[in-house]
Amino acid sequence: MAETVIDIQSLTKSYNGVRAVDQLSLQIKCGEIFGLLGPNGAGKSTTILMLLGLSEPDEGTINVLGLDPTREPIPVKRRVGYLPDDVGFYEDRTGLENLVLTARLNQVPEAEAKERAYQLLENVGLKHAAHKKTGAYSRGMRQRLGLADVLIKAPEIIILDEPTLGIDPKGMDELLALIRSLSEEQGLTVLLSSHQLHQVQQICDRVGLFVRGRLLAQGDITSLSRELFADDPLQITVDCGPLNEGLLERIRAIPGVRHADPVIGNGVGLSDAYNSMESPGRTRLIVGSDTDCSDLIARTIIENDVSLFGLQRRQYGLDEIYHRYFEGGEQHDQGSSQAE
Ligand SMILES: Nc1ncnc2c1ncn2[C@@H]1O[C@H](COP(=O)(O)OP(=O)(O)OP(=O)(O)O)[C@@H](O)[C@H]1O
Repeated sequence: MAETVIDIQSLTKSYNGVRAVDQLSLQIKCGEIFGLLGPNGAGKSTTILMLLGLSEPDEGTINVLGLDPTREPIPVKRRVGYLPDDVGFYEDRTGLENLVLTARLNQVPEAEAKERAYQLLENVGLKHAAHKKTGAYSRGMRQRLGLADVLIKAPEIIILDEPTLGIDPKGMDELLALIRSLSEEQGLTVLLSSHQLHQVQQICDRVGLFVRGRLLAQGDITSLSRELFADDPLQITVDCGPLNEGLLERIRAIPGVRHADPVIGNGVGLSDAYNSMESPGRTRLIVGSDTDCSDLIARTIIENDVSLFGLQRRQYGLDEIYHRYFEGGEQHDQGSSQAE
């Protein structure tokens, strides 16, 4: 089991009485890519600043590589690379010169600095632009250079704040793939923040959904949807012939089925199903289940000599998570959806 390299317990930070980060607890393991995802203003940057010792928590504890960033910011800075959302370079110097300068500032021996800088420029796909002034770099190129700049001091953890912001979709995919491969090759732990759930989740081992300073849920996408849509992780719509109470009970007894409700027109219920004027003899059944048991449902219906006209599965996933928590996130976090 990989060791925990970032351990956050009950972290809280307020600005002018408003909680930007509210009782955040989170553990990240060595070599993991963790996505801290949330809409604007969720508290991602505030959390990152506290992890780096650049801002002091009101309450709670943080441990980064065995260090307390508030008390030991310099050793943390040495071992943790940070890419802010808008990285600054000396615009009148080349990419190579900027990297060598960062290497020097981080006590990388002079002889090694240039070699490492060249290697990193190659790794991030900027070899061709090594001698070009960074003032002429595109946003995507600056982010790549930023990644090289973060890596030049050979950190154990890299923290990237909105790394894909302002990059076109192709550039974004390339940058994310690069982060993934760098992490795999070098065993790097990566914490990245983003409000672009769809893009970023593709490279994350786990994500945490952060809304209004609170972590609503964390895990991979499958366990997230299970946690956030615990009421019905999977919905199966069945269109079949008339159902009797006995068959309905058999369907309800299938392992994984939580409920099975016939729905016809405006009415809900078995008698409505029988008496439907719109489609006589047809029943629509909505089944909520934990697992995909659609084959068993189909078999049960057919074995009972009832016609099966259609069966549709709908799994709650990324789109539902996105709509519920990112587009209308502010409204949804106030209810009972706390799923930590
Ligand atoms: N220095 C500050 N002074 C006052 N309020 C702040 C400060 N920094 C952040 N906040 C507030 O704290 C909340 C969280 O902000 P934060 O920047 O951490 O969110 P975020 O998730 O990183 O969003 P974004 O992607 O927009 O930066 C917001 O309501 C913000 O206005």
